Amino acid sequence: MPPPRPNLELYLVTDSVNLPPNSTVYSQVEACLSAKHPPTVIQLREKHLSTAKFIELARDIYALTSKHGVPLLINDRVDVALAVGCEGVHLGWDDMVDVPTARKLLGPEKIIGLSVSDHEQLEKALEMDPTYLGIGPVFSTPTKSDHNPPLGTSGVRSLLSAMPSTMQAVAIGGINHDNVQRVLFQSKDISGKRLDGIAVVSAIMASPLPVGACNLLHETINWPPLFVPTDYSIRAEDFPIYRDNIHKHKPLVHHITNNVVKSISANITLAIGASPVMSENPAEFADLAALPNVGCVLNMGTFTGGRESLELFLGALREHNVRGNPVIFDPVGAGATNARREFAQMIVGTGYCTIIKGNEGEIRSLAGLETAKMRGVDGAGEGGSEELAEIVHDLASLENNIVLMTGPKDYISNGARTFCLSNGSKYQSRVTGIGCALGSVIAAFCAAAPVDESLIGPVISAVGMYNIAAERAEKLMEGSDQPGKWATAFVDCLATMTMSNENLTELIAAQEVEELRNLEKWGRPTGGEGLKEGEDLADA
Ligand SMILES: Cc1ncc(COP(=O)(O)OP(=O)(O)O)c(N)n1
Ligand SMILES: Cc1ncsc1CCOP(=O)(O)O
Repeated sequence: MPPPRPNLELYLVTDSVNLPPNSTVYSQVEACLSAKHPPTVIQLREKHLSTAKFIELARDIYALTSKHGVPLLINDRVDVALAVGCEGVHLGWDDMVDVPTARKLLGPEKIIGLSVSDHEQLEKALEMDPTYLGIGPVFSTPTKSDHNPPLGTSGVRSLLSAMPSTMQAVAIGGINHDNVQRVLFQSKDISGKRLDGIAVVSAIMASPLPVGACNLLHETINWPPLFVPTDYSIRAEDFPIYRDNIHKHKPLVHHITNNVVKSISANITLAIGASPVMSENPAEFADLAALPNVGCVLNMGTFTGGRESLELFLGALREHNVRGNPVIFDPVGAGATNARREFAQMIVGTGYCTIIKGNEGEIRSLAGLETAKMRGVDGAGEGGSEELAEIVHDLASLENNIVLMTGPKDYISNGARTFCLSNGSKYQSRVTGIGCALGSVIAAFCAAAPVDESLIGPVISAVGMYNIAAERAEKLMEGSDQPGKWATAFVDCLATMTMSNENLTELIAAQEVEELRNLEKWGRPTGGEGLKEGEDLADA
């Protein structure tokens, strides 16, 4: 009989090195097992005990785990697992025994896990048919000093994509309560293959409150659905439907945004028929995130820096990630100063930003590319269109999200498909807050969209409608140069357009950047005929 498929959701690997004061491996495991949501698997990992002491500890721990029905695996040591009679082992590549030998020694019913850190190991691992794979390290971690280079979430995704759908896998390395959602979201691949769980050492073993750590991790992991677009089809005819969903669902947009743009962002959110809430009170983040049809805007334009301000952003990001709400991150000025770049990277590197929106300098900075000298927080505006499309594509592909680069043309990619939008008005860069408030409109469109669809359609519709409203307001200026008047007209045009039955499909000037080095146009450049109804954009 093959081994049972273990529940790998919350996989605890023990560690006797970084325990909190007055605790032992035994007391930490005992506490975890008393949690409302205990670990679903426990691996006993001891690097420095004699065989006799290892067996003694393993027997004690096995007495606990078997009482709670949680499988116990032994790290590296098949002999210890045999002596104790527990559920199995976890093996690495330098261990005394390989998977086929362990299988012979342990028999067909025991669980045998195997570590993989790259594609070469994965290929060999699959030939050996282990019960599950431990993929890692995802991030660099002090817990394992001899670890392989970190894979990042895109590396985990790449390995998951190369696995048969039946092979179970957990990720390990540097995972904690703050980043677990990012790991789960970003590692899911286009076919829907996702991790079966996460394995942690220090997030539980080093915690003075192991019960709370287990419960919190369980709650964070267990919020379905962990939405990552798996369907990249975009139908032009759906553009007006995304707009109409705003009236239907009246989304709420939770803003943590900069002081300069709060008022205009709230007014524009209201103009399109959504509700703004500007809350920087962490005590209400969980309640806000739990409401239906909620999106979140995180805009770091006037961030104050320091742990407290980072915690504010990360706290909101975590609560919205837990609920699977769309989060749009605007890394304002990320290319301008080191403090801003580091802050932006901490946010993107910790939680899952469903959409990253920025000007050229900001997106370049997040992509780790050179930025031209920037004064203030405006974009550098240095790149050619092919290069910009490629930057946006590559960042979206790395982050497994949607990236929007705003500018004279807007580039939008989900890592699979990249679009260039050409609507807009020169006034958009002349009135403060208009760029930032686009984030509110995108958040509203995404929050109102069906949860199981790719968000690239709603994002294109939001950007397209916003820019068409800007063009219309400019026309109303009749050649006079009046940015203040334009701003008022723009809000009015947005309100009218959201409430009308107009077919946005005809108006949005989108083209797909199919081949990054050969900007092949399709759809319609500005002033052309528009996308045909009923057509997937790719067919146009
Ligand atoms: C679940 C899980 N995945 C990976 C590992 C790492 O195992 P290994 O490569 O053998 O390294 P050590 O744990 O022996 O340092 C693991 N232990 N558990
Ligand atoms: C055992 C192991 N294998 C790869 S990383 C790692 C340690 C993970 O520890 P932590 O969860 O504390 O980062």
